Amino acid sequence: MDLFSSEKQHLILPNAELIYVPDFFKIQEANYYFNAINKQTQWQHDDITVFGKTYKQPRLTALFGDTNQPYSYSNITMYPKAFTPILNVIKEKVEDFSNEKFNTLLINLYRDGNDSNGWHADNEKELGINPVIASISLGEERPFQFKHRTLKTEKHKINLKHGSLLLMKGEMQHFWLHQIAKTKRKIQPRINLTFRKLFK
Ligand SMILES: O=C(O)CCC(=O)C(=O)O
Ligand SMILES: [Fe+2]
Repeated sequence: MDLFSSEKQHLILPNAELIYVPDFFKIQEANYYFNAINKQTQWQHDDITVFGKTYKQPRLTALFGDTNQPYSYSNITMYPKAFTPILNVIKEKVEDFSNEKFNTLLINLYRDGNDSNGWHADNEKELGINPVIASISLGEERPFQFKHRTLKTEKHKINLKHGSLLLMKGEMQHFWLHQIAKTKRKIQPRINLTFRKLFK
């Protein structure tokens, strides 16, 4: 099911609150950010270990932060680089809109339909109790699927368009899982920026 039209949407679900802004950036600005970030970023391709087996993560990543505090998830520890001027501009726009402050940015590069991000929640301890996570999408539109852990009818999808902003709020990271699934379609790369606040 597609939950949203082209207007800004505020969605209150059981144990979650989402705000989706399809046209957060105009196309020209979004194109500029996509190209600049794609070129300027030193992408990492980390190994992940699942049930004792080690694989390459199915996407490239990069971490930026205000401090050198490392961020760990799925048996990966990442060490942040300093925010670049462009990333700072985007961070400030996201902070102004959301009325939140972020100190960490995880960037994902989905090179094609083979790249993905499996079912998970962003529930690391350092994110605090009910983290607000701000997610910017650039490039190819990909479906963001999310499902409640126990309410089996609560399963939704938003097609995250080029230049959009999605805010995940409330208890979402406790009660829901989200993913970007693989697709057999021939598609272009997508860059996703997730701004987070890490507590020391
Ligand atoms: O690519 C996306 O839209 C989601 C990324 C994500 O869930 C994450 O990095 O934790
Ligand atoms: Fe996530």
